[in-house]
Amino acid sequence: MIFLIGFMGSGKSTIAKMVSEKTKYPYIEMDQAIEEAEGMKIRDMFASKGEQYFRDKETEFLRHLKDEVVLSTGGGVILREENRVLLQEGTVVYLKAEWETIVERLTGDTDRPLWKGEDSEKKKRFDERLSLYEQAADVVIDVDQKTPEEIAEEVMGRLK
Ligand SMILES: Nc1ncnc2c1ncn2[C@@H]1O[C@H](COP(=O)(O)OP(=O)(O)O)[C@@H](O)[C@H]1O
Ligand SMILES: O=C(O)C1=C[C@@H](OP(=O)(O)O)[C@@H](O)[C@H](O)C1
Ligand SMILES: [Mg+2]
Repeated sequence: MIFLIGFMGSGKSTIAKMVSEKTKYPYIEMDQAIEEAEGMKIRDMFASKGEQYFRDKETEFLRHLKDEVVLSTGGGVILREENRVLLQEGTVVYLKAEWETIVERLTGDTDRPLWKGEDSEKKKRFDERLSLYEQAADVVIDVDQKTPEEIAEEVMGRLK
């Protein structure tokens, strides 16, 4: 299993699809799998059931994952220790982006419930998570100023 981790906007979903094509392992989007299982958009789940409910669904999803897949995780998957342990079942690839890259990519995004509020609040969330991504990662890939194709190729090279 190949797990892509990183902050919102780091490119997990984009790169996971490309790595799936290159490896022939099926691509799974964890957010989408949870949305389908719950019959509800992540944004609505956060609003009506709360963040912890969504976090429980993330953990349940990881507990039941068995197949060889390329999984695009949600940016907050590293928050729980149990999740970080479960991720060790596969190769964890951290797509590491500078704050400026994230802002550039997510300006105007209204889909992500935790991408909201003051810049300082978002930056604080980013800073607080950095060490958790590093801790969980088997492979770290810098994604700033690279095309998706370059990043996907770099991931492939590092999987060997
Ligand atoms: N290497 C890249 N260069 C430029 N834009 C990118 C790159 N990777 C992703 N993007 C864009 O950034 C946004 C966030 O990417 P996405 O794959 O959804 O990230 P994540 O799943 O980590 O939140 C999307 O609009 C995507 O097209
Ligand atoms: O960082 C987070 O806590 C989250 C990131 C989202 O996924 P992306 O990283 O694909 O945006 C999604 O799982 C949810 O909105 C929470
Ligand atoms: Mg995504």
